[in-house]
Amino acid sequence: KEHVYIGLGSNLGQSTDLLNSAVDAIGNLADTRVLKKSSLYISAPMGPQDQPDFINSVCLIETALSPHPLLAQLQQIENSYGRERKGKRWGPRTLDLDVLLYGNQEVNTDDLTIPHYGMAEREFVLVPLFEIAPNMIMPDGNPLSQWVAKCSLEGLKRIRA
Ligand SMILES: CC1(C)Nc2nc(N)[nH]c(=O)c2N=C1O
Repeated sequence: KEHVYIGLGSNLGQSTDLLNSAVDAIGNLADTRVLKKSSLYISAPMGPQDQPDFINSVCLIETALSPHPLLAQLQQIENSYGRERKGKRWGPRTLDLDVLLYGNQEVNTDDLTIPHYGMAEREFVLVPLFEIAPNMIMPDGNPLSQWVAKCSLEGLKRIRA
């Protein structure tokens, strides 16, 4: 079994309820259990601003699923929540599930990159991750605390759970 950190995001629908039930769905995957989950955080969209604010969180799971089977299961959970297509082109998402870290493993395939490529620039990932793994040493050898210290942080608000 491996310790895997999953990033969750949503900016469409009842995002807080969505994220909470998505963590439950992840915990119901075969040979998988949720060990920790962060608070929910709200932040303005990074990238295209013409969409609603995002709700984000991070959870730590222990799983026997290897990376690609886990990815397939997470995509099934995304589809089960995100099926209502608003007919718009690539717009806001009901649910994004990203594999951030999978033990100390690296994966570089066209459909899966671990550690998640954008982690270092995403305070909406780093802050919830720091909440549940304050002593983490990042893949580049730096302590996570150093990364979080660099984040602006004014853009991120913790939601009273
Ligand atoms: C569009 C893009 C890059 N921006 C985001 N911005 C925020 N704040 N949170 C996200 O989860 C998120 N996800 C994305 O995919």
